[in-house]
Amino acid sequence: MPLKPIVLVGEQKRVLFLQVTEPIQIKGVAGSGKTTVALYRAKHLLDTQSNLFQDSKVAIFTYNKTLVKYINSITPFISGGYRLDSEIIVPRKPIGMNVFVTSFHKWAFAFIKENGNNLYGRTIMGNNQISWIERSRLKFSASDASILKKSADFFSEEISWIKGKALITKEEYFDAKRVGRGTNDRVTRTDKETIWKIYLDYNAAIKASNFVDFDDYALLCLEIIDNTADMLKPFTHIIVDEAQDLSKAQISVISKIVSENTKSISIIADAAQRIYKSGFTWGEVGINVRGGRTVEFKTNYRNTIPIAKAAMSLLSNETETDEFTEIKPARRDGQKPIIGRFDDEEDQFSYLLLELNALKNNEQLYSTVILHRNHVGISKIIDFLDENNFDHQELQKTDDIDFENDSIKVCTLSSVKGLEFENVFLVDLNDNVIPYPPGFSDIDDEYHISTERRLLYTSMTRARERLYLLSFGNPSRYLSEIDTELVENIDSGDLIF
Ligand SMILES: Nc1ncnc2c1ncn2[C@@H]1O[C@H](COP(=O)(O)OP(=O)(O)OP(=O)(O)O)[C@@H](O)[C@H]1O
Repeated sequence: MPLKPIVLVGEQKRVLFLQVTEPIQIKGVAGSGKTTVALYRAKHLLDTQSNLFQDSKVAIFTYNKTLVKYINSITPFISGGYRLDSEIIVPRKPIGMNVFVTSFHKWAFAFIKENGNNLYGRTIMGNNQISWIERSRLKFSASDASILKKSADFFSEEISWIKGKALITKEEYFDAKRVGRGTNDRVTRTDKETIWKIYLDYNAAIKASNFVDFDDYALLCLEIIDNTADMLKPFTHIIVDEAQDLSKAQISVISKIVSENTKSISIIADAAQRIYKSGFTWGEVGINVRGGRTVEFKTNYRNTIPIAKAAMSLLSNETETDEFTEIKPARRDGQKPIIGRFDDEEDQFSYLLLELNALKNNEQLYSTVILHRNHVGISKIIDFLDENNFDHQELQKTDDIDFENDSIKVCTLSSVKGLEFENVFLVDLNDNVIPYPPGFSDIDDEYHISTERRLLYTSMTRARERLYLLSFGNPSRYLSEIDTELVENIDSGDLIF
């Protein structure tokens, strides 16, 4: 069970006692205790940095709301404060702590509202946003620019990147380099001319209809902050979890809402788990976490050794690994991850049913999640669980979640980051599902293939005990990238009824 006080070791404990008057960074592999240590640091800051007159205001920011729910569920278990000279957790205050946990977007929405602009019902997203972008793309389709043949998803990603970088002028866009895009960044200057026109047109169109998109939130916050003289900083200390997936604009906002006296920002990041194509450097956002200000966690406490090894074997196919941390598995042995390659969907679900029933009969069903790459797949899984009378909860839609009961959790790969479960099933790992087809800007878009690989790696590392990678028809290319010796392979021929 993860919901327990643990004994922080070595570097983990050192983090609590790092300076509180400058930014720090915790880098670390999946399952190395980054989130856990963040909570202990929050607790420590509250205990040591508050005074008789005022409690420190500590906030934890993260990218998605499922992680907010998870953090809230484990926070009461961080029941004590650490002392420098002892391994024992000494409670100083009653269980639980007064930390504000939020996703960036939720906080930004409230902040923008407080400043007179209510965005309720005015945020375009998903397919609706894609349609707006498509309309702008079509306006330029008479031109013979070859870039216009690319999908609206491509332009959507580029627009998100422009906004995420807070680029204001065309010149800034022309000069900006895409970190991590590798050798495959084939967007030329002429292409950028066209993209910029579409960007301006899309922006003007949504603005004229009084809409914004999610990337506008950070830009609106920056506008408010930059135009408010002597703004009262709402937080004394900020901890940013999963920082690798926030944009430059979002991090800039966060750095401007922390007390000038403390400048206390604790950044938690793992480049190997970056799943959004946002990419920025700390230098760009004016945060210095070099030298002693960065602590690296190498030990993976979450996964069994076979799961950790299989996940690492997938990750070893990455080419740009400079920022990755070397991984040391700390946990015991366990069963090998299972890769299922079935003839058809029916066989895949028959196998899933067999395994879920086996877990139930062995009283091992608590803490089980079934993951899918896309939202349509989520509905299919929910139907399957309904038909077979399994209690279930959709993580993105449910507020009050018990992460450790028998009710099966269902979630997308992107929203499961930061969480952990005993049993993790990934279904439909087919090549027309992952890598996500609309995300390709070229047939051999290395950057997209790499981002989706990291997404799969992140999802695999959610499993504490058992991991199932299931596919049918044409299996995803990633399944064959995992060393076959490290997994148990099964197919339709192994199904016994
Ligand atoms: N020192 C420790 N001893 C025992 N267990 C630990 C220790 N540190 C962390 N853990 C456990 O390891 C698991 C992973 O911790 P946590 O979720 O904080 O990792 P993380 O680095 O944030 O992971 P990720 O980046 O993959 O989301 C948790 O179950 C936590 O309780």
